[in-house]
Amino acid sequence: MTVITPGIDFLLRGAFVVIAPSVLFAISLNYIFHLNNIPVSTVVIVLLGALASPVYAAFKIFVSDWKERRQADRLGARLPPRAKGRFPGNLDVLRIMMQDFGTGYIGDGIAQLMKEYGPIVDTYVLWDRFLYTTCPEHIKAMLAKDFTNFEKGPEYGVNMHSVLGTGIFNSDGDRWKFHRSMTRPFFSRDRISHFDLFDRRAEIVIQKMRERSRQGLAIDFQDLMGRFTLDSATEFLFGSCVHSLNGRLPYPYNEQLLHYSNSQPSEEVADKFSDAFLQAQQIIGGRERMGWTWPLTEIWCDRTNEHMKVIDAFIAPIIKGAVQKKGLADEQKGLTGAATLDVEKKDDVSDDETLLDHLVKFTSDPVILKDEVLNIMIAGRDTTAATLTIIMYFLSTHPEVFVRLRNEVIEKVGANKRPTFDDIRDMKYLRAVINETMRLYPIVPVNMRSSIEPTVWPSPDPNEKPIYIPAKTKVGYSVLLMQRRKDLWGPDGMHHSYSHVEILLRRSHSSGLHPGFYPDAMSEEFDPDRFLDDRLKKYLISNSFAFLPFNAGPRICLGQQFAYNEMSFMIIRLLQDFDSFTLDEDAQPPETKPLPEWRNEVGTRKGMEKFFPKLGLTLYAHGGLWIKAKEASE
Ligand code: HEM
Repeated sequence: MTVITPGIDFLLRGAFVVIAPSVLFAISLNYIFHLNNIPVSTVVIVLLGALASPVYAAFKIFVSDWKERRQADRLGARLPPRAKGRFPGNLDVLRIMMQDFGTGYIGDGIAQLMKEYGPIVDTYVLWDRFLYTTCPEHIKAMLAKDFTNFEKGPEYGVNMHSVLGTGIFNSDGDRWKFHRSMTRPFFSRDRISHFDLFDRRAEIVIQKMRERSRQGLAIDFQDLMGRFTLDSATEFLFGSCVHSLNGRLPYPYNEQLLHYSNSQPSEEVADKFSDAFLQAQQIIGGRERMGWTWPLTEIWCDRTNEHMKVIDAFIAPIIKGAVQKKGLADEQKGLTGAATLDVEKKDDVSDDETLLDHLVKFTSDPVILKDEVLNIMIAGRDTTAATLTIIMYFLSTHPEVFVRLRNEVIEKVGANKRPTFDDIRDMKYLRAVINETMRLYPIVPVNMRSSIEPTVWPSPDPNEKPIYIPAKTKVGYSVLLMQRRKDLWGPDGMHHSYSHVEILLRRSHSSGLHPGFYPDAMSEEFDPDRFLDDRLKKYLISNSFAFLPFNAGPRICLGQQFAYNEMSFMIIRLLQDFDSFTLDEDAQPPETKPLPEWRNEVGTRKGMEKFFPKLGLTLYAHGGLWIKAKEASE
């Protein structure tokens, strides 16, 4: 059992790196002075030794910078523009970026840097190269064209390891290939049977919403969707549902006393599991943002430990059961060892098989099985729940979109019928609403890769030299900012059912500012028609890497079709049963509301938002999304 915490490990390694050059230098000096009979006091030797480490580090940085500039020159390229902060090590730049994740609006820090330096910038925090880009051509290079030259990287692996282990999400190279090829067959077919699974859970969701609606109270839709996707995922992955939908749902903060106190931690297994799952993801998400300094916040313990114990306690017996079941089945067939793998058609997946049933055909190693199942749960659960939540946010704040979508549901599926895969494929407006939500709020808003060998990327400004990317460079890419770029998505309002002037008036009305304050048209308006009218061809089809909510290339999301099906199914069911949704801002805990000063930024998403988008490992609505639903009269 390991007793060294991430913090202690970091300090020990750091101490070695910092102290070793100083000690070596001091010993050498002492020896040289002694050899030449030069009398020097120990204090001077110690001081000179202490200076050795920073001087050596500065020299190393200088030499590597110089080499890289020369290499860039030789290739007719340039290094990416570097942010010039006011504090040493660009600590003020770091502060701006961290503010985003605490009290700020998502992406603001990077956007601010990009306004000054352009769509690719080196933040150079603590003298460490860390680029950010929002250029489709750079992202395309990392994810597709030059895929083998970019990896998630060892640093990402260490940050995530205590939760993700070495599962598909957290592996590179051959290990990733092994995970991907083992898991892919499970997702590659039309698994119509999932619709049964969605239907059973959707029924409970609707019943819960009806109950709340009859009490005249708001419901936290994000919490509800978290339960819906947790129950669906646990049944789909392990064949063992946690039944979180049967647990106690939270009441609006201003109604709690009448019902029960939300502050009491629930003892239900599902709630404990769900909470541990959330906390563990929040912690590793935070590590990722803090960069290499995160171990300093975990000096006394690995903060994920207690949460992983809860998760393991739930998953371990399920995995053990699946391995035993497979062993028994093999025994009955008289198969042992490698023979089992030869005889089985591993790529064949029967309709009633869970992911775990499928994986035990490849391995009985409980660690690999746990990592894989947990990775897929993390990849698939909160992503879908949060996207559904933000779709609901847009439906409850855009009645014209709601009405149009509901008409499509009633026309294509009917008021009661269970939707089929063919129905969903036919519903163009539904797909446009989902896509437009994911354009404005991709659930993985920022991601990263690390270069292996040096490479050259095109310059965003064709009049400038291309950009040299040295080996081992970390590159963050913000899909959220890219998907809002006006040059890639066109201005708002031009094709909208409102005239441009009406939009300006609506904005000025909500902000209290004169329309003239609105500086320019932006691609920040929620407008599903972007995915239907001539803008689709003009902007998206001609530049498909401008829309990447599911990533692209060989590591594209494995669950993309599953997610579209699950989200479409849920939305259709909801729109069949309810004929209006409204955002209940009074039910929102006050400390989780968008900050009043955001409203000064008229015409931007930040200025118009009525929920607080925040980033854990993925994006979510801070404090939940409280809505009131009205039952349909039919
Ligand atoms: C709206 C819902 C979803 C969104 C927006 C989404 C988005 C993404 C993104 C951006 C990635 C790339 C991450 C990276 O490479 O760093 C990814 C990977 C992945 N997703 Fe999804 N996802 C969603 C739902 C799902 C679902 C439902 C499942 C499975 C049930 C799933 C399974 C996976 C897996 C296994 C990977 C890793 C692929 C690999 O590395 O080869 N996702 N997803």
